[in-house]
Amino acid sequence: MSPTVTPIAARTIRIGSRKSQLALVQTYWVQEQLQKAFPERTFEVHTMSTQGDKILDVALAKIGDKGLFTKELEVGMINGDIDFAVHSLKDLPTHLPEGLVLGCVTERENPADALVVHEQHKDKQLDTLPQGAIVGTSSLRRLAQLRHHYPHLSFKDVRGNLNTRLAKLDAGEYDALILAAAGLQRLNMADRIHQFIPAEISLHAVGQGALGIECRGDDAEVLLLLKALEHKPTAYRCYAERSFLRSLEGGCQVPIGVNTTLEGDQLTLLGIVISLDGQKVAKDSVTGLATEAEALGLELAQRLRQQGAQEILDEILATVQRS
Ligand SMILES: NCc1[nH]cc(CCC(=O)O)c1CC(=O)O
Repeated sequence: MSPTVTPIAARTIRIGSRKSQLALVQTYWVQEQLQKAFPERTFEVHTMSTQGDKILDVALAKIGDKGLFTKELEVGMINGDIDFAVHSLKDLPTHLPEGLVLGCVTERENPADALVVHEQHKDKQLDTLPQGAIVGTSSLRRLAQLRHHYPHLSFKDVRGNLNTRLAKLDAGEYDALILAAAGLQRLNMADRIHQFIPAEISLHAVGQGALGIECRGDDAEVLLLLKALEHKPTAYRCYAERSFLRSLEGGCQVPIGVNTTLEGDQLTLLGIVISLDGQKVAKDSVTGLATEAEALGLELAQRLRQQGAQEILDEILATVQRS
């Protein structure tokens, strides 16, 4: 018989989240999974507005991306107001503030972008949208890659949450939108997905479709709890993607796209850097051990630099700052 020990009350774990509908769905999912894995613990959700939620009238490419959707949550973790934050991994910068780490990457949904069309185009695909059709996207990555393949389409910036964007489409402001399939799926709007955009046409954003959970690097207890939600195959893929992006010093607002596949222990990372007019392209792939994910990302970045990726990125930086 072991002696009876009065347990020390376990600390309540405070989860930080943005207030957007997508952020909340994702955060409550994390809370539920953790609650199932650790029924004796208490997990509370604390919401905060981030800069990215407040500035809705300026193109994302112009505000930049240095933690636009993450900074307030990070300050909360550093101050000890919250214990960890749930992010769409693609919104989490590749350089984290001192003291914070990417503690967990969850299983990825389909990382592809999706075409959503106005009712009048319901019999069309990307290939058959008419000359001059207005395609809404706030991402330079989507813009550049689609312009490369479909120079006859027009591209127009669109901001706001998913519902706002879809309302603008339905009101006729756009003929089609390009959105992350994962966001639509998580919000139970998968029925709006008209076509998954194939990787041959447009590579997705780094980390797209996965959740990234950020926490304090010295919080061993939280790091251990989060391990219950880690999906290793997704994590390897996303580490490679993030290492590639970090090396090119691009944020989520640069025309850098990726695609990863994992077969056994072999990880293949495909990446593109493309000019805004869709004319200059640096594209290549690398394959190697998944456990060497970060090295693969660096190697691919090095290859693309040899194909002129840095010049493409420097030119874009100059254009975006000037306009
Ligand atoms: N940029 C905003 C954002 N951040 C995450 C998602 C969707 C979900 C995901 O990619 O994990 C979206 C919407 C979109 O790009 O359409």
